[in-house]
Amino acid sequence: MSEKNLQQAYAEIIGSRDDLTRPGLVDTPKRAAKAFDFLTQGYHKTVEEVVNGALFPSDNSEMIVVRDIELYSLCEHHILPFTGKCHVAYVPSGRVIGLSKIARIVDVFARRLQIQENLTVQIADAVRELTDAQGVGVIIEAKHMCMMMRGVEKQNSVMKTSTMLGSFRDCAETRYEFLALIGQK
Ligand SMILES: Nc1nc2c(ncn2[C@@H]2O[C@H](COP(=O)(O)OP(=O)(O)OP(=O)(O)O)[C@@H](O)[C@H]2O)c(=O)[nH]1
Ligand SMILES: [Zn+2]
Repeated sequence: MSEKNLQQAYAEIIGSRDDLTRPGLVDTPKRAAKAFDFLTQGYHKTVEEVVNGALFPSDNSEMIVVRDIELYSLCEHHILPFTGKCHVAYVPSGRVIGLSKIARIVDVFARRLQIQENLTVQIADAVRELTDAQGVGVIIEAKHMCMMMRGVEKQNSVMKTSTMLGSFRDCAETRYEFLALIGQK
């Protein structure tokens, strides 16, 4: 959908509730379209693009963990935000990935319409494919606005999802090490 059509769609939605000609709202369809474009920018990006070849040979075969990566996504059911933290770990086999690129991979998938379970799997699969790691673990903890601002209106529940691949799935010790490193054991 073009930027113009997106603005038109917002104008219809807002116009169904309020006076679109009042000063505070005149530019809102334009702003909202721009914001929506930003929040869904992941559709215009690929993992290959954001990683930009930042894979480096390494003999390290110990667990690498990037914890507490902030996460902002939109739930695909209500188009309301869910926000929280993502923890990503992998055990390399010959190459490591540029540190910032892990957070960029999280954003490629988070900046789309999502459910938390699928987001978790997509991040884990991408890290595995890129690094050919022995194992990958991803945990996401998030609060969903669609459960807080509306619907069941629960303010304190947190959804936790995990995907464990390779050695993280097969070996309890590896999994425990991951949980310990992110302070969850
Ligand atoms: N599993 C999962 N469910 C989600 C996620 N985000 C939102 N939901 C849920 O999607 C469900 C949609 O249920 P519906 O009954 O179709 O929609 P609804 O009438 O708006 O549901 P309520 O939120 O219960 O009012 C709700 O239970 C939401 O809490 C997510 O990331 N994962
Ligand atoms: Zn929702």
